[in-house]
Amino acid sequence: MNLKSEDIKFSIGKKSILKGISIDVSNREFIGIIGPNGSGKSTFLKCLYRTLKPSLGSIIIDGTNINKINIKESAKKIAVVSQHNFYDFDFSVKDIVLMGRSPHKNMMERDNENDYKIMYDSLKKVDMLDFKDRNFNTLSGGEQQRIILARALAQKTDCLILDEPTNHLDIKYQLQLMNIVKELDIEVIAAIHDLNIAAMYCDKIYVLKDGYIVAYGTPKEVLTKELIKQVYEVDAMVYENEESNTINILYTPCV
Ligand SMILES: Nc1ncnc2c1ncn2[C@@H]1O[C@H](COP(=O)(O)OP(=O)(O)OP(=O)(O)O)[C@@H](O)[C@H]1O
Repeated sequence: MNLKSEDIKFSIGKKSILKGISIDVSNREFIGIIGPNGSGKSTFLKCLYRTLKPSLGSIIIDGTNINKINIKESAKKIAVVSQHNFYDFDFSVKDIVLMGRSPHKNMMERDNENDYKIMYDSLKKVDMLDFKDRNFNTLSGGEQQRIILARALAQKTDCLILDEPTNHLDIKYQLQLMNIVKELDIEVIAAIHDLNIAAMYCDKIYVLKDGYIVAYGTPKEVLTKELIKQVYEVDAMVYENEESNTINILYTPCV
């Protein structure tokens, strides 16, 4: 699948938040969106998954402007794992994961055997099957995050958008989540704070600052100590890790 944004601008009142964001994602690439707090990562992702409407610019899925696709059709193509998940009602874990099947169903159509199988498989994948009958709101932040990933897996889409997906997760589950997503072998666009995690999993990275893309390339091309200083105002050392064919970033304490 191909997902493109062309010159996306987004303003609230007089405040300009996104100042012309263009990305082009295809070939089952894992794309990282990095940048400091407030740089516009979540706002941009919300435009991609249609929670926000850009003030200007276009979003195009497989050659079609998303304005010409209804929400249900785009939900068959793009699933989302966002940072904040709160339900006013007492949904069980099973209910939440089955919600991932709704774009594939007609109104009033009941979940069938296949939907239940997909729900169980998705829960198994995130190591949460034992929690299937629990009330979602009683889970810890990390457990909830894994259920939201299971819901996205159950949606069976060609593209996954993740907004800081490893928030709340301990290191084992951060790596587990990233591995699960990587193995899906679909287009992934993920806002990521941890630069080492971004380096390990992303094929390409877009760097946002103040609503602009200031760099784009492979982790090795982008995550240089100069860029980290310029964008995050932090001193860092960047080491090539030949064993894992990635880079490791060590931060230098501020003095
Ligand atoms: N509804 C809103 N009203 C006013 N300002 C907003 C609104 N939504 C976002 N902003 C501002 O837009 C900017 C970008 O926010 P956004 O959440 O996209 O940043 P981010 O890069 O995801 O940040 P973080 O890393 O902290 O999650 C911030 O300065 C934020 O305060």
